[in-house]
Amino acid sequence: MIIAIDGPAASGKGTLARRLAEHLNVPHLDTGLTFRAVAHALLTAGKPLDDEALAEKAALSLDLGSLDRVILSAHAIGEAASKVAVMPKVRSALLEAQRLFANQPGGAVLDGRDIGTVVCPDADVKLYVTASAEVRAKRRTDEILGRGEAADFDQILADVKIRDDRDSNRAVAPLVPAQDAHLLDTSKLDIESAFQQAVSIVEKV
Ligand SMILES: Nc1ncnc2c1ncn2[C@@H]1O[C@H](COP(=O)(O)OP(=O)(O)O)[C@@H](O)[C@H]1O
Ligand SMILES: Nc1ccn([C@@H]2O[C@H](COP(=O)(O)OP(=O)(O)O)[C@@H](O)[C@H]2O)c(=O)n1
Repeated sequence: MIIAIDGPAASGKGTLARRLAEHLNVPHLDTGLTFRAVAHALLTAGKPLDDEALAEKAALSLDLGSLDRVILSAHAIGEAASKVAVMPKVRSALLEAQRLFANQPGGAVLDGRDIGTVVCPDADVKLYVTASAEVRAKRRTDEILGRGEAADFDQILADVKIRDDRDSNRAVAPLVPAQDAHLLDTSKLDIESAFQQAVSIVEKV
């Protein structure tokens, strides 16, 4: 079974994807990490983020098995990732690896922005996870503070809105719910309630 989970920044899609994958005993790929890894490779090499040929090279040499969530989850890398994610050559370089992961025997759970629309248009279940920008910014702020790092709610809210806008308005694979996606607004749901709702959707398939 392939489960596709999409949604904007800090909506809770990764948390839900991890829990569902564990519940179903199938592998999980956080595709956001693949874009983050491309941006991180460029930043650490001191390269610009707007050179599509360089970014494509970084995407082609990515190893899905060595994505370091701790390093890649830095707030600034999310911003940088959304800049390389507008580039068609970066997206097509990553698409092949993402599809291979999705189509492994036994199925998989993938989360991102374009899983239900582009990566796995034939997924068995599609979820579009969302929450208000304020709720998402609060969650991201708390997450960063919880790591012992500094975080300013107003700045994070502004960043989240800029990223939503960039992700939703790009020409290739924009953030948009698939027509057959189940919408899950987690603004008023805690992690457990969101998980239970997702499980009940999956169990109906
Ligand atoms: N339903 C929820 N209620 C409260 N906090 C949540 C909920 N879902 C996720 N979180 C928390 O919000 C933060 C962002 O969640 P995450 O799953 O990383 O979002 P995304 O993958 O969409 O960016 C994490 O700290 C996570 O623990
Ligand atoms: N399938 C995907 C996943 C992420 N991305 C891009 O990568 C960025 C980082 O994604 P992420 O899922 O790690 O970000 P968060 O939602 O965790 O903050 C997004 O803002 C998108 O620009 C994408 O374009 N397509």
